[in-house]
Amino acid sequence: MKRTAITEQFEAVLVSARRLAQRTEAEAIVLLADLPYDFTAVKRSIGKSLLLVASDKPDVQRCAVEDEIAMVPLINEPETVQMQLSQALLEAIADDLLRPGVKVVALYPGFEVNAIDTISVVNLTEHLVRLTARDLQRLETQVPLETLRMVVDLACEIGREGREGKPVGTTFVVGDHRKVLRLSHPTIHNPFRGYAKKERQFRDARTRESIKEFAQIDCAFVISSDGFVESAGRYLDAPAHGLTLSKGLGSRHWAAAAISKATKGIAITVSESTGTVRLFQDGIVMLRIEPLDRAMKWQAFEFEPPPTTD
Ligand SMILES: Nc1ncnc2c1ncn2[C@@H]1O[C@H](COP(=O)(O)OP(=O)(O)OP(=O)(O)O)[C@@H](O)[C@H]1O
Repeated sequence: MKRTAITEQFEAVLVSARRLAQRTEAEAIVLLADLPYDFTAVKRSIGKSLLLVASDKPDVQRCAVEDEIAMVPLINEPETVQMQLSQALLEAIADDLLRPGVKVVALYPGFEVNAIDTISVVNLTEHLVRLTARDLQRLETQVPLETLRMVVDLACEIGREGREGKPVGTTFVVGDHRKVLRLSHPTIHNPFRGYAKKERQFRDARTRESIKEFAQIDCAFVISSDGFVESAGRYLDAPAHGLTLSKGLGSRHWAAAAISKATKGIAITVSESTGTVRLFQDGIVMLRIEPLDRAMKWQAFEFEPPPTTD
């Protein structure tokens, strides 16, 4: 398969990444690749560090496998670079390629499509806490991982971006939806009522856009385990006794913990005050994702060229 040449700039980035990985004792260099590079050459440039290639492009994935480089396949969706990076780190941990708590150096096209122009040192302790492959596998037995990932991704987006500049908090309860509906009551008319199933699919970008809009009205979304939005604006009524949660978590998080204890559903909260996403199962926090930088919207960067002199 034809490979994309490694430009001088990319080579310089790789050499810097190698040094940075050594200095910071990073466990791996994660390359978010949109193009089928010669990954053996990339590997040579970064020296002893472990190389992970993450991509949603089938040809890039094939080349990485061909070059015998550890590869993290991403879901092919129009995501921000930061979302893709988060997804790559999550998947890498889930696949036991990375351990939570380590540092990695990430290389990605931060500003220009198709150019590896950005390096970050990502501390997985800050980024993903208490997530282990075993946790994810255990979760998978209850709700399909695919549905969970979609919901967690959207929750992270809401936590990071809010809506129209304002922070937004919300809750999703995924799976066991009939029982969740029985243990909750509506606070508004269900905006998804009357829509055919295929118009309530979580994987549909329009549905996710509506969810972001309705997230502002607060309370909880109820999602079936096969990925359909059943209801929005539900107040969760499950009793919270017998639960213990970290100090500082308020009623939203207690309600999420309680519903996850009383049903087989997984509750995912977005904190309005911090943007942190938490995933509850059986009354306890199984996963916490911090917003890497709440104020930063990676694709909002616009370069304004200097005025020309002529
Ligand atoms: N039982 C419940 N079911 C659904 N949503 C709830 C429930 N209780 C509280 N909430 C939501 O949580 C919001 C209040 O959150 P509060 O600040 O008390 O909690 P918190 O856990 O500290 O959350 P945050 O970190 O977002 O501030 C309410 O506006 C409400 O929408």
